Amino acid sequence: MTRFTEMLRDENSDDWNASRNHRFVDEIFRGAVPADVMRRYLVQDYQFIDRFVALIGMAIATADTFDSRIRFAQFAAMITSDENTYFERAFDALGVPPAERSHPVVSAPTSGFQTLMRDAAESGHYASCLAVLTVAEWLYLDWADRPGAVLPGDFIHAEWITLHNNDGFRSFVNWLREELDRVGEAADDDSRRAAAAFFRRAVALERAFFDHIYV
Ligand SMILES: Cc1ncc(C[n+]2csc(CCO)c2C)c(N)n1
Repeated sequence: MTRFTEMLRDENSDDWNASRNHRFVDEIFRGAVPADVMRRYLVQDYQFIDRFVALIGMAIATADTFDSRIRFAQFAAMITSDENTYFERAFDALGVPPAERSHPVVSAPTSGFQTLMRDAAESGHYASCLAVLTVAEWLYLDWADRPGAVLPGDFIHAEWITLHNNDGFRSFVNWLREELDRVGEAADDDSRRAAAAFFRRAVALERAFFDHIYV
């Protein structure tokens, strides 16, 4: 049987492939994202983390097993420590002032993501929370995982890649997919449809987010 997550990705292959093969991905592996583009990207991306952690909180609350709650709790601990310091060091290197780190003007795709994460959390459905989390993680592993690729010298580029292709991240994404497969296969049609709609919105927004940093 085709995996639920495989089916969801296939249903969204246009937006998925446009993201994984995006100009940004090509440029980051070459260490060639223009500084103003990288700066816009990181300033907007940093505005995700708050809602993202809240969404993980709802996944912890609605998960059906203790093992799943532990996985998400450990992941939340990781992103509120290691990942946060990358942003701070990158903002220091790019000269981003405090106000732009904490209260930038939020772009339409960023605000779309914030709404999406809020909607998924407020649905109170584990499968829908999982669908949004899975896109945010799996799509990033998918573009960042290029075995044998030489890393760029600049840490802003290199660490944004290694944050998303290290072994811990890879095994978390694999678990997340298995979890969404498991929950999706057990769910009724309405829950599957709801999760699929969240998956679709998330992939479309990932593409729009990459597109909008090039102005
Ligand atoms: C637009 C956009 N989409 C997905 C991610 C990936 N992502 C978001 S939070 C998180 C967990 C910790 O890394 C990951 C992988 C991103 N950064 N920006």
